[in-house]
Amino acid sequence: MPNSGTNTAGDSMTSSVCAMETEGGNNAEELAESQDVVSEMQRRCRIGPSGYPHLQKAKRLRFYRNGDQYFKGLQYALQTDRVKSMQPLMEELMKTIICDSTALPHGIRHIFTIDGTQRITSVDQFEDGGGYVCSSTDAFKQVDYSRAAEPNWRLTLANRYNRHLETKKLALSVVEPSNERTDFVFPRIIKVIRNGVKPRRISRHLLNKKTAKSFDQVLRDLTSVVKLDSGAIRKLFTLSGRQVLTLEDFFRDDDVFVAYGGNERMAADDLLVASEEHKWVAARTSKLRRMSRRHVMPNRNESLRQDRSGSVIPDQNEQRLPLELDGRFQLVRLIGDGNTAVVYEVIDKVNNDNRAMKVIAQENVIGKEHLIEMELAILQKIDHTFIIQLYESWFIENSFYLSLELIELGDLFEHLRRVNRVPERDAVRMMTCLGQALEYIHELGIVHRDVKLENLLIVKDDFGELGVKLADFGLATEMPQDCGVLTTLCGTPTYVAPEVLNKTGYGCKVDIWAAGVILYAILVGFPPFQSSDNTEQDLFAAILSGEFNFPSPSFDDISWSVRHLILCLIQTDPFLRYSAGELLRDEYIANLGDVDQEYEEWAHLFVRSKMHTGEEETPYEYYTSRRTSMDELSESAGAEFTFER
Ligand SMILES: Nc1ncnc2c1ncn2[C@@H]1O[C@H](COP(=O)(O)OP(=O)(O)OP(=O)(O)O)[C@@H](O)[C@H]1O
Repeated sequence: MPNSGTNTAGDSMTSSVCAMETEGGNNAEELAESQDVVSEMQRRCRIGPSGYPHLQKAKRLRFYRNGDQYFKGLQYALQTDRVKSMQPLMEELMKTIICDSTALPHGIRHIFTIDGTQRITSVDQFEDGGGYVCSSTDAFKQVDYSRAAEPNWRLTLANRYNRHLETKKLALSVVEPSNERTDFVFPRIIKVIRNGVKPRRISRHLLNKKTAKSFDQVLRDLTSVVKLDSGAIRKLFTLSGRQVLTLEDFFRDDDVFVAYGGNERMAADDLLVASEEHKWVAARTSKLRRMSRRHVMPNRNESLRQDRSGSVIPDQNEQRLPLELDGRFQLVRLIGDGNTAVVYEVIDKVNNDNRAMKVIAQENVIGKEHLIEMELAILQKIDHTFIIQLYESWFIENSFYLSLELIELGDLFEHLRRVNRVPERDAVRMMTCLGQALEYIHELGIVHRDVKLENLLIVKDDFGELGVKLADFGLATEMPQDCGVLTTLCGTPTYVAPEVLNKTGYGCKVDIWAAGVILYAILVGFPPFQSSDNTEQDLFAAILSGEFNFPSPSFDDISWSVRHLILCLIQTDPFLRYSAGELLRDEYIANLGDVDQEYEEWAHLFVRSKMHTGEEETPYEYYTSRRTSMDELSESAGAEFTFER
């Protein structure tokens, strides 16, 4: 990177445009130009030089696997104030997709500079923007790692952002390294059969503008996914026997391909799918954006927790509290019914106050009692205006009873069902409440992990303005003390962040992703990521691709400032994603949605530069910093995506 070394708060401030735009130019003029843009962005995003000191030391690095010419590198932000020595860094890297048992059979023991001239022995030796090679042995393998890296689809400013917005235009163009046509490319999942003894291994791979830039590049990618015994893929055939010779051949009617290396003999039988393979091949291919999406809010969401199956709901006819509580509380009505709990409105006769009583039957949490203990421990620790307050708790007759602050206006899911769309002004206030609640718990090292419409309860202030309070800490947990990351797959599908699905480790930023999904959903009445065929696989593929848009006409009357905010929240790279503090300092939120025309125009240009706005269009430039493919998903989801003999 041209500006390495002086990693200011601003360039780590992580509005993605800054990160990408500073990435390219080598000559002085271009550098000065990009720095102009960065400072303008900093000004607009209200991030001063002293802002976010914890991010100041982040060095953006790319790690490769020793000798693996097909691995495009793992982008990694090294925070030198957090990771102070090589050992924890290597341990952290081993939890990521870089750790491949073929290329790194004994894990990561050495790290080299990309040219192999130096072995890195201290984190201080890493240079911002540099590439490094992870190895199991001390023998560096000379491979053209930077060629394996994704072609540099950097965004260049054709018309630089003028400080006074003289031209009022931010034109961005895509530099494409290949001359191949790509106008036929649309997001689709292809299935590739590794030829061999049946049943054969079948991998799914996501193709879109970002992952399908040229025929050779797709072949290289597939080689690293399919892993033929004979090495690189040399030939691919459709099941109807047509050979794939151009990039466009991947986008015709067939979506199943048989892969061959150089030397195997081909047989007609190869193109016949065995019965054991059939269900993997037949799984419907999602033409993600081409299919018409149901612009509706899905049903109330079930959390991804294993303890949810077979939930027992106490007999509602009986509706009685145990004797120990019966004298003190009087049941009024059933107000909520989640996956593990039922919630009643009760009258607390001692305090002469109406409260909520959350009842969790132990049968619903067998083997997961630690989650309840954690929920109680966390609720006892926290005290915040925008978080539901816990008053007391009991464990009686195999059930947990939690006496909570009562919220009478119901949850945001029901509210949205009634109103269809929340006006921007209300949405801003709701995001402010949520942002404050998240900033508070994140500072305490707590991650909620289940932020969703159903867990935001509606409140009204003295002026009748709507806000929300965060509820249900049933999946909340504390971040590990040792600065580690969380890996448990949990959350709720519609809101789950890509890093949770990727199993590369995650932290507090998963709550911010969910906040972005919520903001999008309340403004238009449907979430940004939906499955076109109502399957979790399809939904997760959409989330991992990170591709969403602002379809017309739903978004026609939604401001560009709020769309800009959504882009900063639903950002696949957690390091680039806003923190709760940044959310609150966003110009739009800080001004309660009352921003000036100049900012709105700037936001318009920003959003337009990041994504196309039409329903059929794909925001192909947007996610240049992170490659996610179905292979990574298949690695995380195991047999759901890959059929192994
Ligand atoms: N303090 C409260 N005041 C009013 N209603 C509440 C309160 N707490 C929960 N509810 C209602 O009860 C519903 C279920 O509560 P909660 O989300 O805590 O249960 P759960 O079984 O843990 O949920 P989930 O299905 O998300 O795991 C909420 O969606 C909300 O509508």
